[in-house]
This record gives sequence, structure tokens and C-alpha cells, in this order.
Amino acid sequence: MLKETGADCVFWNRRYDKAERDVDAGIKADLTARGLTVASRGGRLLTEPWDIRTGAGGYYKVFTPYWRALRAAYVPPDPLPRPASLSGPKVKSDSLSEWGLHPTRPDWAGGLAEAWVPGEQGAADRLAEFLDGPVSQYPDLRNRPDRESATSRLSPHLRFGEIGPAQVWRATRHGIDMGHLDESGAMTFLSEIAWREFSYVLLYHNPDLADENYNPAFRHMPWRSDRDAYDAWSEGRTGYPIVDAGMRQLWHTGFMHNRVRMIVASFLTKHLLLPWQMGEAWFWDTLVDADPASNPASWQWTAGSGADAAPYFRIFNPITQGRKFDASGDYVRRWCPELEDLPDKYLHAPWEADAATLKVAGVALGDTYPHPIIEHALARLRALDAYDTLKQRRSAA
Ligand SMILES: Cc1cc2nc3c(=O)[nH]c(=O)nc-3n(C[C@H](O)[C@H](O)[C@H](O)COP(=O)(O)OP(=O)(O)OC[C@H]3O[C@@H](n4cnc5c(N)ncnc54)[C@H](O)[C@@H]3O)c2cc1C
Repeated sequence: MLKETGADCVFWNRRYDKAERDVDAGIKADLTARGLTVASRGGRLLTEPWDIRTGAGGYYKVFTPYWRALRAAYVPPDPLPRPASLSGPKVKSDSLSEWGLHPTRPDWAGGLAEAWVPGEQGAADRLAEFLDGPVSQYPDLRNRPDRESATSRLSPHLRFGEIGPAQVWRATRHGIDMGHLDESGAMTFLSEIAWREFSYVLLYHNPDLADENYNPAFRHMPWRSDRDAYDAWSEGRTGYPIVDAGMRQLWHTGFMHNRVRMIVASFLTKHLLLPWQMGEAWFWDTLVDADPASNPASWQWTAGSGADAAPYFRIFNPITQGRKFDASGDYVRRWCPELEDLPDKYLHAPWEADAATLKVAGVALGDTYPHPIIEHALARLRALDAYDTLKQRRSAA
């Protein structure tokens, strides 16, 4: 490329994952040795992960004070004027279609293609649509997986740099300042953008975030090893409809609603007592927004081993979570159509229905839909026992 283009400078946006940093450092050293001008700049984040410091000079390990500090410090830069023209170098190039990147046998990407419009325009349209209405109800509806447009669905676009967080911040702030946006809804939305930033702070200062427990006490956790349980979880066959709906949505579209991500992650690490790294790896392989910072930080947060994490003993009940956040059952009915005809009352716990109700709904447990892989009350006690073991082992160590 260098020879073909005659380039004498190379610029790029910084990346923060350890493997990416190593690759980029190698390229930088190599190009510098060849006498090129090389520079990397921030672009993926609002601030660099080393910029915002606590009074003592360290990095923030708790989100709320981090958010306060970020809000106080951050002013989005003014965008540069659009260049009148961009004359790229003339290089020979393959056409993308020649690379045969689209899966064909089988074409597992059909659901992804239906759900997403990749690219800068797709990202800009999503942001505009979201700020045009849903943002005002964001604090009330953001936990409802049945309300698809209640959240921005910008995550894959942010992940691949099709839109930057500074653009999102600027447009949102502008709407607030002009009186077009309700401040509380809009600031709740920006606080989620700040969770993404916070995850990058954690990743930068803990390069092994995807492998190692942030809280080292979790090395004492007596995780189980159970391939069948893992397969049932990843394939959406646990017998808990809200979990199965989430895992199937993920497989089909590459996305899962945030509330459901928390439910399925809690289910894997607490009900099934399987290590959070297994779930992190599955999400990494299947999410369209799979992110080197947000994914491990969120998994560790849910598992209890992370920074500012949900306590391990807070175990989501998949039945009450489903009833609360998918009360009408629209989400479960969409992704688990075999349960479609069950009355709402039983939708999140089909085994509670009597035989006649199941029959009328065409549900045969163990045949058309699985029995629960583990009973909730039992799983909860087992998880709490495991946590006690962790505590005992930690004090004995
Ligand atoms: C177990 C688990 C794994 C996750 N893995 C990822 C991942 O790989 N990539 C990813 O982008 N998000 C991840 N998240 C966070 C969150 O679920 C998604 O960012 C969110 O669902 C994306 O939908 P949205 O764009 O409509 O979000 P919105 O609610 O519209 O939020 C706006 C943006 O803020 C950011 N954001 C929102 N919530 C979070 C959060 N909790 N942590 C970090 N950033 C957040 C995202 O960039 C998102 O696009 C994970 C959450 C959990 C519980």
C-alpha cells in the first residue's frame, strides 16, 4: 500500500484493547523506522481513558463519581468544516463482493441483514430517529425488551466507529440546550454513553479484563463445568422463556436488549454456576456490538466480580423479571413462538399451567418446549452456597 500510494504520513484512531494496542504499536514502530510520519489520535471515546482522574490521581473504580467528573469536564469539540473535496490515492482494489464475505451455506446472516443498516448513514438516521421522540421516554421504557425503539440501538454503530460518542453527545446536548429534549431523559441516555466510557477506563487499566476477575477474590468461586447446561443456555433451551427469548434474539439478530443481557448473564453465572468468561466469549462471537471493553466489564458487573458490580447474592429471578419487564409477553412470543398461545399468566413459567391449558395452547413440555433446566429456588440456594464457599476460601487463603 505504501509503495502503491507513495504515502509519507499515516494517521489512525487509537484502540484500547491490549491485543489491538500491541498491533498498532508494532505498526507505528515499523512505519517510523521507514521514515514515515505517524500519529494516532482519540476518536472512539469522549475522553482518553487516562484523562479523568480521581483527586488522588488514580482512575475511577465507581461509576457515579466517574459520571459526575465526566459531566463536569467534558465539552464536545466543535466539528471541523466538511472538506470541499477529498482526493484519495489511485490504488488498485478488489471489489468487496469478490471476497465472498457473505455466508451462503447456510446463510445465517439473514436476520442480521433485516435488523441493521450498517454504515454512517444508518447510524445518523438511528440517532435522529431516537432523539426525535423515544429519548423523552427513555428513563421509563429503556428496560422494556418488547419496546424495540425505546433505546437507541446505536451500539454496533458506536462499536465500528460509524458514529462517534462526541457526535451523540453534541446532538443530544444541542437538543437539550434548544429546549427540544427533556433534560432528564436525555441525560439518562448520556449516562449510558458514559458507561461505555467507564468500561474503557476499566479495560485500559486492566488489560486482562476479558479473562481475569477484576475482584481477585472470585478466583475462589467454585464454578461448575457442565457442557450440556452451557449448550442449553447458548441455544435458548433452558426452559425459562425470557432467557430463551434473549438467546434466540441474539442468535438471530446479533443483538439482545440490555435488560435481557443482564438476565441471561445472571442465569449463566448464578443459576448454572458457570464461569462468566464462557458467557463473555459467546457474546463476543455473536453480538454485532461485541466490544472489547463493554462486554467483559458488563459480564463481570453481572457476575459480581467486576468494578462497582452488582453483588453476587443479588440473583435475578427469571420469572419475575419476565413478568415485570415483558408483562404483555410480546417479547417472549416473538422469539419463542411455540409458547405463543399460552395465556399471559403462564407465559414466563409454562410449567405452572395445568395440563388442559397447555394442551389448548399446543405446548407439550419436554417436547415442544423444554422443562426448566433447573428449579429457580434450588439454583438460588446453590449459588448462595457457592458464594459462601468463596468467602470461606478467601478468609482461609
Ligand atoms: C452481559 C452484558 C454484555 C454486554 N456486552 C456489550 C457489548 O459487547 N457491547 C456493547 O456495546 N454493550 C454491551 N452491553 C451493554 C448494553 O447491553 C448495550 O450497550 C445496549 O444494550 C445497546 O443497546 P442500545 O444501543 O439500544 O443502548 P442505549 O440504551 O440506547 O444506550 C446508548 C449507548 O450507550 C452505551 N451503553 C448502554 N448501556 C451500556 C452498558 N451497560 N455498558 C456499556 N455501554 C453501554 C452503548 O454504546 C449504547 O449504544 C452489555 C451488557 C451486558 C449486561
